[in-house]
Amino acid sequence: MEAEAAVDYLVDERSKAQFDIDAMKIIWAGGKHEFEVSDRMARLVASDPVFRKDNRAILDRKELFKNTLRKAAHAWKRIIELRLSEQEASKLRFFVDEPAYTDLHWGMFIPVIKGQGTEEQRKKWLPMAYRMQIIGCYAQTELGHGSNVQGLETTATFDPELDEFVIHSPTLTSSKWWPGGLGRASTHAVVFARLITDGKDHGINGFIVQLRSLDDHLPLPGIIIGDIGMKFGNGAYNTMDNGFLRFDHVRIPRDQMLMRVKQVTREGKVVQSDVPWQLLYGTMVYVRQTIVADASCALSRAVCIATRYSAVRRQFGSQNGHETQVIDYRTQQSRLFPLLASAYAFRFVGEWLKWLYMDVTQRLQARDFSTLPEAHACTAGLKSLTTSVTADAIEECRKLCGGHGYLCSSGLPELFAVYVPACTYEGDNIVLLLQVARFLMKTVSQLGSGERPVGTTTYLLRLEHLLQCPCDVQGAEDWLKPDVVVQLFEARSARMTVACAKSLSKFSKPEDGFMDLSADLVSVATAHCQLIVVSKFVEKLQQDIPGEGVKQQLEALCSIYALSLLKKHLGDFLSTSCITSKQASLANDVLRSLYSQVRPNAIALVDAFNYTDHFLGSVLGRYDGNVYPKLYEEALKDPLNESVVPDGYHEYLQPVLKQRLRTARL
Ligand SMILES: CCCCCCCCCCCCCCCCCCCCC/C=C/C(=O)SCCNC(=O)CCNC(=O)[C@H](O)C(C)(C)COP(=O)(O)OP(=O)(O)OC[C@H]1O[C@@H](n2cnc3c(N)ncnc32)[C@H](O)[C@@H]1OP(=O)(O)O
Ligand SMILES: Cc1cc2nc3c(=O)[nH]c(=O)nc-3n(C[C@H](O)[C@H](O)[C@H](O)COP(=O)(O)OP(=O)(O)OC[C@H]3O[C@@H](n4cnc5c(N)ncnc54)[C@H](O)[C@@H]3O)c2cc1C
Repeated sequence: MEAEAAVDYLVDERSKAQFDIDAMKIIWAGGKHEFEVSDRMARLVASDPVFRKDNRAILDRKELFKNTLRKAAHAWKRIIELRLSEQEASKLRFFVDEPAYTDLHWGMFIPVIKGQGTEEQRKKWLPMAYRMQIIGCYAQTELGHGSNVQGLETTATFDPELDEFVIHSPTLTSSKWWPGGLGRASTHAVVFARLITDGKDHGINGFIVQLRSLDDHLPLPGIIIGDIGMKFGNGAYNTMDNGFLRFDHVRIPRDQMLMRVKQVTREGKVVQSDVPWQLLYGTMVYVRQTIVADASCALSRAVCIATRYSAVRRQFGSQNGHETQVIDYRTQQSRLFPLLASAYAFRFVGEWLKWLYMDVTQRLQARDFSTLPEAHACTAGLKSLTTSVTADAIEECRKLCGGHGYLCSSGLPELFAVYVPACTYEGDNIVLLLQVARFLMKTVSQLGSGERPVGTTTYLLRLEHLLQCPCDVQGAEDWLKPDVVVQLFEARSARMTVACAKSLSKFSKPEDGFMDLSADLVSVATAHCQLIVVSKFVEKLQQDIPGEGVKQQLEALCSIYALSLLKKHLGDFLSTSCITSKQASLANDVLRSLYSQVRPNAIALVDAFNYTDHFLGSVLGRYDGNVYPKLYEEALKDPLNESVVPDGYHEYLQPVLKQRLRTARL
């Protein structure tokens, strides 16, 4: 009976929506074509039994990994059979929803050869990689060195006699450690190592190294290789074979050094090309950009589960003869709706960042390197901001689902375990924010010298105004004006940046200042990145947004995103005198009324993500809201319930119970 009521309840919730949900689905997907591809690939995966994933938490590591190999092979077969485009294949991978060696092959190995190889090298290696005749990974991080790329120890010493490089791991700490796909699957790697010629160290460069035989997959001579072991959570990222790798004087031909940035001639002379050396870090810029797009997916998924369940779950009170839906509690709304708003905000900033990345790539091809520093700062900062928020948000969604959120069948524990390393890989989030702060400090310091800030830092041109402008909010409704909000975020960021720059200038050595003020610098970088997200959301709303009521919903979400940030970082806004406490209190009133506006649309706003039940993998987030019978069904499937009396009863339970009986008789 109760289950039936839950099913009806979500139908009822859906009928409350005040906007055109199909139009919103297209906005979320990024266009009609994108929606069609995504929808088709989601259904394809959901209907294929090989892509089943509900058993991941109970498979042991070996079974889990073998199952991932099977899925990857099957995915590849389907991609070939159905002649899927790159866009379709990557959507298919997304819905398969399982980290695999293929991610590193397609996501890093191929891009690093494309970005850092010469024309000749691309011609030689890419066709084999595209056909998956070789499988590659990205071997940069070492046991003793991750964040500090310039500190890597692996050496690539040129031997002019044989025209070869000798790749070697001189110490334990120089062992490659972490690369995904390395542990078991890869046949090749792009290895980052110190380039040594004629006894001189020329810094870091990438080298293509074959690791395993293409006949029997055995490691080649001089190569010691394996998996680094189990990681956080059951299932989760353990489908990936993160590996270790040591080299004992392994020889490779000279032409396997990636030579777009630096070349080594036959005589052993190092020639620096005219592209900036930072292109050696280019693959990380590419992946950071994809991670930002992915953040909105992970966040929207958690929010979808928590929102649907919050509409099904009832506790206390009385609503038409039932207990109150927990989604109607203001506290639940004030925790959930900012996350819903963040999911949309990250979706739009991810779209913009993709554009920025394409733009910088085209410019680089035309030898215009001017926007590279800004692209680095934006990708680093937004990767850091969106992954930190998303990781925290997944945990918050678990708590929003109460006790049932802690069950694996809620889908949230695994989502969290898979997602949290995003705060560390592709650059630790704090290290990346310090890069943004460095960029901001440099931008401010150059203002006097006539250097014009570009792109996302253009607001610093209005520094004088931003340092003293009062906030234009007189009444509550002013908080809904996008230009008022954007200017406020600009003023906060500008004031914090200038304050930090002033503090820095008091140090005789800038490095000492950066060390001492690093916590403040991180706050400055965060403020700047939040400004970018808010302004990209506002810019999105200035575009043509078709569909009845769609724009109004997005406007409400945009205001919730900005005002909930204001509430969270009130200390920043008040201490920089950007707003008064009266204005802060008005913002809080507006937030409450925005939550009321979103409440009837909440289920439809998460339906717009168009996630299948297969992809969500959550009993709590089921589309039909039929939570309780399914929770019961899932519990019965647990291996512990396979027998009525547990294994081990006779050895370990019965003796204890018998002993208790004897003690009781005494
Ligand atoms: C089962 C299904 C099967 C399906 C089959 C088929 C499917 C097909 C579809 C495929 C889908 C693909 C999916 C793809 C997803 C990809 C998944 C990825 C998973 C992630 C795995 C993780 C990988 C990694 O972690 S790799 C290692 C990453 N490591 C780091 O990030 C290290 C971080 N450290 C650094 O970047 C540097 O050390 C840094 C920047 C911190 C410091 O650098 P520095 O040189 O020592 O010092 P600095 O003085 O600060 O900088 C000098 C100068 O350079 C500028 N700079 C720095 N970085 C950059 C940059 N990147 N670009 C441009 N400029 C940069 C910096 O600003 C300074 O400038 P100036 O101030 O002007 O001097
Ligand atoms: C799941 C996963 C997959 C990965 N895949 C790959 C891969 O495919 N290929 C690859 O090469 N690598 C990979 N990595 C490695 C990853 O890139 C590194 O772990 C990451 O760059 C962080 O470096 P670290 O581990 O050295 O952290 P550390 O730098 O040792 O960080 C430790 C702590 O020190 C702090 N810290 C460090 N430097 C500073 C500083 N300058 N100022 C202030 N605080 C600082 C950090 O904030 C952090 O709190 C992977 C890692 C994980 C977890």
